[in-house]
Amino acid sequence: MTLLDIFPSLRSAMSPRLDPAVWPINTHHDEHGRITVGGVALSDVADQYGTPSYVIDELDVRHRCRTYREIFPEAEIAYAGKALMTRALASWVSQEGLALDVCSAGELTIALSAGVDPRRIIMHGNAKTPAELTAAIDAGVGRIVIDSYTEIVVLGSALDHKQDVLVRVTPDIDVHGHRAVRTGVADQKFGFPIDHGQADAAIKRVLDQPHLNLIGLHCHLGSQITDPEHFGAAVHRMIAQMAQVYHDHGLILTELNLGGGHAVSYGFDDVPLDLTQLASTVEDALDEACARHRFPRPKITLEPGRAIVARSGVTVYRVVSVKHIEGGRTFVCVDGGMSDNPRVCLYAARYSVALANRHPVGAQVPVTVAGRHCESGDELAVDVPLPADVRPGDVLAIPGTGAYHHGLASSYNSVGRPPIIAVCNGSARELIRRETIDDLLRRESSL
Ligand SMILES: Cc1ncc(COP(=O)(O)O)c(C=O)c1O
Ligand SMILES: N[C@@H](CCCC[NH3+])C(=O)O
Repeated sequence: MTLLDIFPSLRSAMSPRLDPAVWPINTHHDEHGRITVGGVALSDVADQYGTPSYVIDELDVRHRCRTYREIFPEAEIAYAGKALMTRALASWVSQEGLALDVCSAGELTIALSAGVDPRRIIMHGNAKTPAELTAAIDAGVGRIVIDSYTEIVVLGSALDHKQDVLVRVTPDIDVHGHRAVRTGVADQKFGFPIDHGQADAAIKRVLDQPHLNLIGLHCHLGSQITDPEHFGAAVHRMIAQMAQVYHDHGLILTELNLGGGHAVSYGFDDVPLDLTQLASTVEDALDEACARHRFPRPKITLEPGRAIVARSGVTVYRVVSVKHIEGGRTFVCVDGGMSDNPRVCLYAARYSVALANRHPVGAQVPVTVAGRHCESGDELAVDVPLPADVRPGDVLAIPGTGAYHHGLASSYNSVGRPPIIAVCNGSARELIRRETIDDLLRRESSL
């Protein structure tokens, strides 16, 4: 009998600390050294639902929604569904009082089928098709954010009643993020640039359409923004543009949607956006800009996606093989990879990895956790510490995978997409089932 058998609590004390900035709030080690989220051992999820599986902590999602509402009591918080959209997610965020931002007929349909009030839905998209615009009108969505001249014409002719709309503009603010996710600068596909009067021209066209009821402006600066000052700068530029609309057309716009893009920590030295600082920066900027332009304060909308769900999610994998390359790296190969997490390849995103099914024995060694796909770049985490005795059958967990994982997943190599398992107060339930080989075959024609 060892000390650990006599004092099982020593095991959890010995397990490596799980960074609370990255893991769901309800994450612990149990007496066997297993990681539990929402009161459920991740290795039990692996055993019951297979691997890889996405795990989402319902109470963590609800907690993030409430935090936003507490910090921004006057603002409207609209969850950006592109980060993770399922009927359960749509209903959780609605129950927490958030509005919902969708950007396709698919997301819209999921939201409606979850019972979300259409008046609290904001429809986005830089290339909404006529069918999608019709679907949004028929559903009675509260607001449509206009992003092209074509859309102005199509919407204008499809409507037989007034529809509240915003115009998406680009304030030309460079948040210095990854090239693929900088959307506030002028030279990219989203929005009408404020510069050179392009936003003015689009706004005029909207006002020429009798059924389009322009109520405000929208901007989205990009992703993983850590510095609140970028949002302060956006407020200044946007209020100046709103004052210009009043000057040109005598119309007072009452809504300013500042988009999302709030940074979260994925571990390492990532700095999350401080929401309390964001609140005071936006307040100060509104005070100054509205006073300078003698413009009435608009209602503010924020559209966080990642900051609501990224940290609520953990992906569990099973180790399939461990390979030591003489003079090279140690590869711990798992049964998922770039098909369930393409963010490493897309944005060079970095993740931490933890052994989830047992108390680790022995020293930690640096390894590369590699996926199962036919690409040498299919690596989930490079140079991360794992116990030297990690072996096939072990369960690994990668935190920070709640946003833009399920949505970006593919069935590359005909590997079905993982299920989403919600955990809450010790029980687990499947929100989305695993995509099976039968599902893939069903899409094929007969020979
Ligand atoms: C218009 C709009 N709003 C909100 C978001 C959500 O962004 P994030 O998940 O980074 O908060 C996006 C995505 O980048 C977006 O395009
Ligand atoms: N999909 C991205 C960011 C783009 C968000 C939507 N415009 C990510 O995983 O970080």
